[in-house]
Amino acid sequence: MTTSPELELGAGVSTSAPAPALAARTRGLRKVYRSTVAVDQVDLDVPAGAVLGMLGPNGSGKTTTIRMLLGLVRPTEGEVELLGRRMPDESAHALPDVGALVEGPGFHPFLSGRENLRRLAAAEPRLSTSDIPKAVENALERVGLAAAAHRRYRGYSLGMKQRLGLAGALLVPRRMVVLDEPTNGLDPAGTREIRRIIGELHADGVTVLVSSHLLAEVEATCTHVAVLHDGTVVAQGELDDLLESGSPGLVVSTPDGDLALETLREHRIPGKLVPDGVRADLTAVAAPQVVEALVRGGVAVHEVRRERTGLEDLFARLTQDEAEPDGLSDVDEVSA
Ligand SMILES: Nc1ncnc2c1ncn2[C@@H]1O[C@H](COP(=O)(O)OP(=O)(O)OP(=O)(O)O)[C@@H](O)[C@H]1O
Repeated sequence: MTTSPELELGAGVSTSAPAPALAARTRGLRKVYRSTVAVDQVDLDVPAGAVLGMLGPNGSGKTTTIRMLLGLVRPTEGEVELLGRRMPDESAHALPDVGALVEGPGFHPFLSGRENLRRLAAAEPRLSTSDIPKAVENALERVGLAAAAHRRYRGYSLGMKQRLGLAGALLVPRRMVVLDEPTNGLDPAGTREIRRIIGELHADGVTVLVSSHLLAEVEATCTHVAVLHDGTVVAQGELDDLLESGSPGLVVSTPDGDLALETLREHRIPGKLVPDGVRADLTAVAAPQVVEALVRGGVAVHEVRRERTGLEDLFARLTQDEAEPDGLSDVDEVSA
């Protein structure tokens, strides 16, 4: 059991490098499993304080990238930095600041959720022995598992196992939390709780990296997105920027739809009628010019808004020819 009186629960302080602008970054990252290129030339930036959603079809390389970020898998080529530390060589410095939920952390089937968490807590360098019970109860409470904490792990549902894994990641305050498919197996209420927890972490300034298949979840919780396809990053950046860049359109609400369309045509602005007015194409013209043309043309402009693509449309466009679901048959991963 590790005791470190000078580093108590709640300190939340790194003993290592000062906070970098990027909480994590990869350059030229590549992982080859025998004949399978799982990840290829990935340059990923995870800004400090962001909630970055990692999206991609099955087998696109999300888990492999996350495992390389955490030093669980050694890259074939390329560089990984986590909280300013080079991975996997400096794992011991970076990892105490990082809470991670990745593929079941090997909980003991015959121990209760609480006992499992206590064992995990005992291995936390940040927790002194006397702090363990309180940290465990707080984490159980936070993930909504307190009532089932006395039950054996082997009787847990998939969702409960996910919650326990998440509790393990949240045992001590972290600078970064990495969640691989955290809503896997959760019911809608559990999914909402994950959203709440991510929101709380974000409000506390914690960087969150979350991989998910649930686009609506990502759209609701993330500030940034990275889209993977066939092992490469096909888009990354702020969510709002990505959604806006996907659709240069301006929707103008007006009762004078026909006049508006005629006015757009006079100004050679491509447009079409939509239910409550017109949609102007902004590929070759800026929004203020459209509004000015319409107002000068005598159109009663009630409301103007930039059209946003849904994340679902953007994702479909970026990942059109979906990768085959993977079989994970030929395992040859290397531990750090
Ligand atoms: N240990 C391994 N041994 C062999 N191949 C692997 C291993 N891990 C991953 N792969 C392969 O690497 C590719 C990327 O897999 P990865 O699990 O990173 O994708 P993913 O985006 O997380 O997929 P999913 O959404 O299905 O979890 C797949 O083709 C997969 O079969």
